[in-house]
Amino acid sequence: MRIGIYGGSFNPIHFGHLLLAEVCREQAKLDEVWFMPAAMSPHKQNVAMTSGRERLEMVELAISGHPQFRASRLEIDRGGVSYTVETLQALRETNSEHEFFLLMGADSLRDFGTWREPQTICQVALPLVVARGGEPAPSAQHLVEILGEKITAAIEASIVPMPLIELSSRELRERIARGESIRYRVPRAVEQYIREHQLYLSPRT
Ligand SMILES: Nc1ncnc2c1ncn2[C@@H]1O[C@H](COP(=O)(O)OP(=O)(O)OP(=O)(O)O)[C@@H](O)[C@H]1O
Ligand SMILES: O=C(O)c1ccc[n+]([C@@H]2O[C@H](COP(=O)([O-])O)[C@@H](O)[C@H]2O)c1
Repeated sequence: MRIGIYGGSFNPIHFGHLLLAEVCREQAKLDEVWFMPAAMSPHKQNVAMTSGRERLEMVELAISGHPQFRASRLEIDRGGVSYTVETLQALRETNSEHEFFLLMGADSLRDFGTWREPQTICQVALPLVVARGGEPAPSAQHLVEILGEKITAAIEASIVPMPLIELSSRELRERIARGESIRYRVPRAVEQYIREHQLYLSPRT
């Protein structure tokens, strides 16, 4: 099967994340997308984070009913800093029959060269990068020295177009802390979960 791995903090998951996964699934003809909430994203180590269990539960609620979307608890269970290379190597060992792709937004591609072992990552899973509507198609040329021409060209050839969805988890956390509505920005079940669990009421969570 062709499997898309979609890692993120998902703090909380929103419709931008869900649409990104859906456009990648459709365009790259993925059989499944596995959402992979990070225990701790390497670049967000100093950010106060809602518990992994709660972020995972929100992902599960958000994707419920989509037959090709799954949530993985691999990084949450591993704990510590969630290096993507470790996750992909673990997946490769236990799922040698699958072809993996790594879903990401253009902002993640920009700093991909600072990730741990980007070359090894690309050997296991080709990055599938989403280009947000209204922005020029992202270039991977800044990675050519690290990844080589072949992989760089393959990344650029598989860029996935997506309508611009002006949403970020940070903006949602700020809206909740200010007592503003997040309706129609996250799935209804996620909105209810956030309310019931009293998440993000303080601006620093
Ligand atoms: N609205 C969006 N449209 C397209 N891609 C997005 C959107 N929001 C997030 N992404 C992509 O999803 C991936 C995971 O994002 P992450 O969980 O960090 O969400 P975020 O909303 O950017 O969070 P935060 O605001 O807390 O930094 C990243 O590759 C990011 O580029
Ligand atoms: O492995 C790395 O070095 C690395 C560096 C930065 C980000 N990532 C992964 O990229 C995904 C999105 O990260 P973030 O910081 O936007 O939440 C998440 O799954 C992180 O684990 C991974």
